[in-house]
Amino acid sequence: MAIIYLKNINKSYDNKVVLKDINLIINEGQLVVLLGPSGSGKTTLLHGIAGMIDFDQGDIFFGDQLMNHVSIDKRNAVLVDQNLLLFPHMTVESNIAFGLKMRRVKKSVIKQKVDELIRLLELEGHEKKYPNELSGGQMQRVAIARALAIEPEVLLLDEPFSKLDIMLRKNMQEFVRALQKKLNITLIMVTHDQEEALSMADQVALLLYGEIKQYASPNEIYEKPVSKEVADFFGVRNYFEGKIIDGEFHSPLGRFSTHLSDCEKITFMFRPEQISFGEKQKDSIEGIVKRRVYSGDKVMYTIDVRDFEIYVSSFIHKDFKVGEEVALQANFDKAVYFI
Ligand SMILES: Nc1ncnc2c1ncn2[C@@H]1O[C@H](COP(=O)(O)OP(=O)(O)OP(=O)(O)O)[C@@H](O)[C@H]1O
Repeated sequence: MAIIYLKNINKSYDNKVVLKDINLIINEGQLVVLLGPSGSGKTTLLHGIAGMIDFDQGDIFFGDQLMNHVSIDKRNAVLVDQNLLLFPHMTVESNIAFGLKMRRVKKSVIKQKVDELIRLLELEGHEKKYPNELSGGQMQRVAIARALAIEPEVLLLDEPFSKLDIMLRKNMQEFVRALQKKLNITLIMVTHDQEEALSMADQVALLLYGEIKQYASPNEIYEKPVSKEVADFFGVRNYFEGKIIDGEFHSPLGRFSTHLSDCEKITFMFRPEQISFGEKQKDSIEGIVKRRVYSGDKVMYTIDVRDFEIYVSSFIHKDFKVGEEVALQANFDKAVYFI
């Protein structure tokens, strides 16, 4: 069931379009990531869902209820952002209980709920501590516990892990993902980190310049980008242009067999890991290693092929030196293409 439905949303600031014709359906119990570079409108969209700002045009529904003019406290969507804003003079317990106290919930019920959240967010032993006595990851979990205490329909997270170091970040990503599935809560998260988005989301909405360019599962958005600009965002660096005549792709790099029908203009797309080193043969592309960048688990090579540069990433057991002649293999029948 759709829990949030955004219909033709538009928003400008000072005559600058920040969100353009946004249409998005978020189903109950899903983890949806709004992904995009800095300034693409992610936070503006999230703030609009939370009720912190009004959109200029369009409708926002929670279920079948129109929320356009429903105030922030009546939306049942809670936002946790990177600033956390825990109350410094309150203990962990009191921070988590805050929203329930404000709603005048009975003391015994508050205690039960807080105990449950302490267990769930693995904060046992920290109940009486103040925020300045906690680590970044613990603070993060207290902020999420506080948000969950009022049992929101939707949890909104804005770059929640951006201030954490890499190891803690990975732990929190896994933790939040598992928690979301356990509680079956609808979660919308903003990030600019593609790895974070792909590893956590059920659905990814890629925002570029205020527009949703693709809304799909992590697998689909990575494997089957609908356009070059989506592919570019996920790091595609090899595009081969040409035409197809009688089952052969003709390009400046040579001719390659393909199952596709004749066409005047086609662009094949290859990620660096989709091209491999091999022996010289009929369909191979021959070139010379121009650059070699080592990054721990793999090496990124730039190969000079006539006037082109081809990027190939390879595990380190295949080690080539700058200046060495190499032969590359690319499977055009498995590649994504744009016509
Ligand atoms: N209150 C505001 N007044 C004027 N311009 C704003 C306001 N809020 C956001 N903007 C502009 O809207 C655009 C989108 O901002 P937004 O914060 O939504 O992007 P973002 O994708 O979340 O970026 P980041 O990842 O850097 O936070 C930016 O150009 C920003 O300068």
